[in-house]
Amino acid sequence: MNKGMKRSTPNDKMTVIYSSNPGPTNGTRNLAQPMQTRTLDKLFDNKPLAEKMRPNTLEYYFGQNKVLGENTMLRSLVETHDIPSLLLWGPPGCGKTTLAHIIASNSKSSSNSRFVALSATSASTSDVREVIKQSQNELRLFKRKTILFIDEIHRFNKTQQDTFLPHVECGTITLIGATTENPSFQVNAALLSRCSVIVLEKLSVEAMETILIRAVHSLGIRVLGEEEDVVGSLDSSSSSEPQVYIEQKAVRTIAHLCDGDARNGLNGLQLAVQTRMNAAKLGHLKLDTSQTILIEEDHVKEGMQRSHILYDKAGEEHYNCISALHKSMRGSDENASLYWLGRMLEGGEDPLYVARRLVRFASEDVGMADPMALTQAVSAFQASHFIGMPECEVILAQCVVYLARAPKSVDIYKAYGNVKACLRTHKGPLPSVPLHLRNAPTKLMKDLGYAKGYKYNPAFSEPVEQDYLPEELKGINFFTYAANN
Ligand SMILES: Nc1ncnc2c1ncn2[C@@H]1O[C@H](COP(=O)(O)OP(=O)(O)OP(=O)(O)O)[C@@H](O)[C@H]1O
Repeated sequence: MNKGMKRSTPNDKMTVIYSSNPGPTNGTRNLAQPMQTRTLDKLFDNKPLAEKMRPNTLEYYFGQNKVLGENTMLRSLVETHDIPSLLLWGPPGCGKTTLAHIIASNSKSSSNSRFVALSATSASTSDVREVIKQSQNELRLFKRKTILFIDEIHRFNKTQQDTFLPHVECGTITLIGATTENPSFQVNAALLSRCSVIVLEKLSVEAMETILIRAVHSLGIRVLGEEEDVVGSLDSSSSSEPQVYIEQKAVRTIAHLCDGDARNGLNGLQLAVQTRMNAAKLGHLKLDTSQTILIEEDHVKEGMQRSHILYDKAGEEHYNCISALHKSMRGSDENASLYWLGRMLEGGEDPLYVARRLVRFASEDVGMADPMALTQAVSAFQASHFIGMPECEVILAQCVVYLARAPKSVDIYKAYGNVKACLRTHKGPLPSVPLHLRNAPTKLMKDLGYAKGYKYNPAFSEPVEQDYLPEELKGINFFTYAANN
């Protein structure tokens, strides 16, 4: 939205862009001269670098080649300005909002359409109704279509999502929804069937490097290692202002650490630059005669520590990781099991959630092949409960490896499933408990035949012949039941 003029509505939840100029962004300025400190400060302008760098055209939208590469359906639709309603599904910072803005800019420059953006985190149903009313008026009076962008659409409840339905269907609005959550669970089926789902991925390290280098250049910072530059032979221009350089290695490190999230990567870059600039301003950096501020790998690492482990505890990643852990243990792959455990714990997962799943696994997948597994898992749960994170991480790791190495048996899991199926599919009233198996604590019960004929096993030295199932289930074997039915 670099060049679009943004005007906020009174409640400030809705953003309408009235004009846009999709020309090249400031990323293409002359790279020859490093930016001087004062100018650099001004350039940031208290704005997140990620916002400043948001591209307006596909030319500067990097990565996502699977959906936007040459000859892809989406690319030709964007280029021909023939946009259907879309759901953009992808992890944070992969470019959903940016793509929606590019589509809008493209459509506006060619066809008579307007773009309205709402965020489902703050907009109410009445905001949505208001937008729809305006869209109807625009279409009726000016023959102008509305592209409605809803960020985090999964946060709208079913009723709110239903509000769009008829208007998407009749073409009053073209809906572009963005979501980090699997739309099959979070977006209602009727709306889903009216939208094309575009799956965006985490940005590759290469795409991230390109995005970061473009940002570095736009700030007038030079990349050491990229050109002929070496610190000793840096431009010793007459200016007394320090000049800023960044090691190419440092840029690559950000690209690796940001986990495919461009916002995270650009924030990391901004933090490193600002920290070094401030240190120079406050005199904490000793500048040599060439007046050079150099940003090295260690400086960017500091700002990005661990923040790259992205893990949405409430979202799909939580289920994906626990499923991967379960399957790795089932497949007896102890390394994969440890890896998925690490992904969850380092991402901030509740250790007791993991521990509960290990208890379940010990019974479901190990079962009678090693009944000690259940004891191990329950102990791991209790120990984690006593001592919490981070100490309990090793306890959980021990249990995960025990379970991965243990022999496996699903006999009990299946047999119990068969019992439930037997009860569920039973026709007619469930059979009574046989009289001889019932207790007879009163005379009346004894008179009615309760406990009559029951053989108390310890009183017999030889195996006892006795039925324990109702007559009609006599001989049933739940361990082979499914095969017989
Ligand atoms: N593919 C891309 N090419 C160039 N820049 C990108 C790309 N994707 C993201 N960016 C940069 O990252 C910033 C954040 O991206 P954007 O807001 O589009 O992410 P998002 O997927 O909508 O994230 P969220 O789900 O967190 O809202 C943008 O302002 C832009 O500077």
